[in-house]
Amino acid sequence: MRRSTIALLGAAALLATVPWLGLPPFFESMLYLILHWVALASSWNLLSGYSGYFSFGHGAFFGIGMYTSATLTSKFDWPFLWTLPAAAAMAAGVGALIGLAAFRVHAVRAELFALLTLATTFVVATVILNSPVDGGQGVYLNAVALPALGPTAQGTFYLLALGAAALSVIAAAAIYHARLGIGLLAIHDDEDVAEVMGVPTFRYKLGTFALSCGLAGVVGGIHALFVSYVTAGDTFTITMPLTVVLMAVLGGSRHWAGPVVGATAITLLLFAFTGGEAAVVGKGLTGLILIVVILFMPEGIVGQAMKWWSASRKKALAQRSSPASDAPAAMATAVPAAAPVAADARPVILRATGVRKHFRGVQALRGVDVEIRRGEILGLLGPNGSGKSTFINVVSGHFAVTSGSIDFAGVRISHVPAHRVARSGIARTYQIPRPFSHLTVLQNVGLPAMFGAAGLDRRAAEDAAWQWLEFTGLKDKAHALPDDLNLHQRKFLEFARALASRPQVLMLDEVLSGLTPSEIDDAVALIRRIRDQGATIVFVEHVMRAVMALCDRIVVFEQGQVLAEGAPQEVMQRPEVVAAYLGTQAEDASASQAPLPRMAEVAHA
Ligand SMILES: Nc1ncnc2c1ncn2[C@@H]1O[C@H](COP(=O)(O)OP(=O)(O)OP(=O)(O)O)[C@@H](O)[C@H]1O
Repeated sequence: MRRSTIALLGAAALLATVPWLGLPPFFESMLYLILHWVALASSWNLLSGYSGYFSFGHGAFFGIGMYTSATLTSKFDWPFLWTLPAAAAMAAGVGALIGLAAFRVHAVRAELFALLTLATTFVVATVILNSPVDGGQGVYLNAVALPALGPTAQGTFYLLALGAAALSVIAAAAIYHARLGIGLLAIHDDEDVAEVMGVPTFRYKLGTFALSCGLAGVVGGIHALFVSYVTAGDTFTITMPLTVVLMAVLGGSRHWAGPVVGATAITLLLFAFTGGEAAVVGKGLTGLILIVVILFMPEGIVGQAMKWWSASRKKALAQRSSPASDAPAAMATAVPAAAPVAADARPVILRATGVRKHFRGVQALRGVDVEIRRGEILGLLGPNGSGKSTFINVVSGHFAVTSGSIDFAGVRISHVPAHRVARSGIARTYQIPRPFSHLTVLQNVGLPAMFGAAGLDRRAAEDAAWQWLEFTGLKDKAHALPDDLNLHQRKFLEFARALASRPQVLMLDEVLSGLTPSEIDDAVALIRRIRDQGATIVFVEHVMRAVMALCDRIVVFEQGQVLAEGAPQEVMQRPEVVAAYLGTQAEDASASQAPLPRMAEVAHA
């Protein structure tokens, strides 16, 4: 069990003694409300804070829990404690149904998800209000027996809220420290890249949303008995989800402790200003604090505190030596060395047959047949817009093929989700680097080590990440954020991430574009080191001297079709290839007045 979980369990056990301390009932009520909001804000944060899918429907799931407990106790005479698992199951079930629909649709992200969940609140409220569950009368719980958990009724409510808060916070902390947590944080930054690196985004979002809704249902069930009279008007308000969002944002939604801090601070503040004009002052003050925090501490209180703490430790950590200093040796275990055999004699590891990809009117790939052989560097060449990146996108699962098939190591992957393609041993880089902007360089590299073909646990993934950072020369940037890197370093970060997943096939999409000549030399040397370890590399590139220096074979694309393939020197001399290249370059050159490169120079570079 993790230290944070043990510490939280210890804290919960200590707090459980409070009802026997003989505090005035006022304090127990106040503590009940703090724990109530801690539980709600922490449960909301599981999906919405970590993955950025802001839900404004938390009130709906809280309300479902309220009505489930209220109905089962008052109309079916269930013992109250038995109704809480039912409340959780109902809320989680409805949440899962909404998630099943919403998370399948690529477009339902960000504000659309927020609106969808808000609409859910109104739908649930309308259904409940107009059904026998409420029937417009509300549900009374005056006659429901309160379980004797504490010495007093207030003590019992306090203990129930403490249990719900402990459940939510421990779940939040456990997820935060698990691979699920890093997967959700990656979804927050770039969901498509997370999926291509092996994060099962749909499953993660769905499971976390159901858990988040289920916990809200438990809190609702407890609160039903606390208020003892449940009405749709008081339950399904926009104020409740808004309050929860503000609490999590104030505390910091990217850390499990953020909602705890935010919920405690806001509840205490509102408690300090109760009644009449004081309440108005309290609300005004809360709003003002929120504005200040959002403007000056966008990461929230906990996020900002962690920033200061990590800045002070950065220097010391940068000195940390990597677990294994011999990175190329690590590479040898990562990718089995290939015997020096002729390119044509190597076995085929990936075969694309008749692959078509259409984007509405645009036919980006028009029946492409490509074979990639184990251990080779295959160059993908072609004029701009000829379909090279689209080919990488369909092989990596980023886009589904329109028709045709792709087989990798004997398994058909053309309709497999991208995270499973990554897991099976295919990694890629992006033409324009797409790092996870809120994760450190080390975390960026550790993520594919966890979710890619390597499938390491979090600690082993971090050790592996250090090795790949050393291999790519980024070790001293391990604790920096990607925004602090220059283009050269960001391109090398793309390399490190792709390598960390321990792929059998590594696809490099224009990794040299935008680099200076000496940076290109560095990158070519790095690709040589990767090749020397026997990796299979697909290399999309316009920098001819690098293509000619590195590639065993090349495939030339034109207008979404394969124009030519074979040995680089020979293919680049073919008239149709010269025509395709010189055609586009001539157009480009006449537009820019730039001199044309001579084909002979290109071929002999
Ligand atoms: N997501 C998309 N939606 C619509 N059209 C697209 C999309 N992606 C690519 N295309 C189109 O598909 C065609 C092939 O594009 P692709 O990016 O694969 O070419 P490329 O050979 O990689 O070009 P470049 O060398 O400039 O990167 C182009 O006409 C492009 O506009």
